[in-house]
Amino acid sequence: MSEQTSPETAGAKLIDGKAFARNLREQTRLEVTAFHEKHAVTPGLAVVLVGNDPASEVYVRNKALETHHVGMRSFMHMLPETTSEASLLKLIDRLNDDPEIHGILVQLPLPKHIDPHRITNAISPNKDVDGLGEVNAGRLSVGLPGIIPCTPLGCLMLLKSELGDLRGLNATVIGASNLVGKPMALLLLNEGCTVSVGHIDTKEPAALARSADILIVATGKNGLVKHDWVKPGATVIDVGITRVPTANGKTKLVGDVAFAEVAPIAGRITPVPGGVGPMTIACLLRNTLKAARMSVGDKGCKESGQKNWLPY
Ligand SMILES: Nc1nc2c(c(=O)[nH]1)N[C@@H](CN(C=O)c1ccc(C(=O)N[C@@H](CCC(=O)O)C(=O)O)cc1)CN2
Repeated sequence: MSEQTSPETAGAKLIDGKAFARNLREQTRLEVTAFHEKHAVTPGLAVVLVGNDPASEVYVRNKALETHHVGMRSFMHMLPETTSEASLLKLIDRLNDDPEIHGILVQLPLPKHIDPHRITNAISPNKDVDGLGEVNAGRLSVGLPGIIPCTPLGCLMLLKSELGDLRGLNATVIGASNLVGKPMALLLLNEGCTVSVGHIDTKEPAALARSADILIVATGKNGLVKHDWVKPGATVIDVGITRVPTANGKTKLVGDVAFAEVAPIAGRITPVPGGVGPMTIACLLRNTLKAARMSVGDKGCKESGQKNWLPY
């Protein structure tokens, strides 16, 4: 990745997640072709959306498009908001038993009447390409190989490509969700970082953040992290995406980090948009290929020319 700064970032290097994700998708496309030639199997991804949340509709549409672009099959299930938990579980059972489907993802958030834990945990661990079920989450927590949640995996890929070996670095994760914060903290711990996690009840989150060489922010509170939260030279990964109105009556996307005041202090920083976001779907495609490989007992990697910048 080329060194990139801009007037707004002053000294900080901008981490270009969009470019990284493009390369990752191309690498995945090549590996899907090689996998198909070897096994005559096309990886298939089923995506389930319940309800009409506009942002979720965009994400699942993009998931289907990108699945096709890398040569995989996409199976979309768009269900009404009123879908019961029982009928969603029935659909997941069917998808678990379908040999053409290697990965299953239920888009989050789900409507309030459906328990997300029960749903993600009903997905067969070998098809759980979100890595949110108890088996994959448990494997991550004890340092065993498994399927890793897409956004934390994308953050880790960016960090390793920027910083190389992470061992011994102080990392602070702000936000402790099952989707991002908790798996991110475990991944960093498994990489040898000294990890702190800040959450809603943390007394002095700014001080915790300021101790970090690597600061990951995933709270959904736009502009939370100010200049005095960041150690000079730190690598800042902004996972937040919030759509806010602008003066001209339009909207724009912003992150959890107050970019204009943090970028001059940070050593490296991800922008929003174009940072972590694009990595999420690129990693979903990697996880789907991994699940397809597991289904035929193919360890992949070497013969498919897997690049050394892919840690998983
Ligand atoms: N089951 C899951 N649900 C959700 C996940 C997930 O990993 N699994 N993550 C998020 C939403 N998400 C994918 O589902 C997602 C978020 C953001 C992006 C992205 O590319 N963002 C762009 C901006 C896109 C835009 O213009 O709106 C960026 O940041 O540059 C992709 C996917 C919650 N739900």
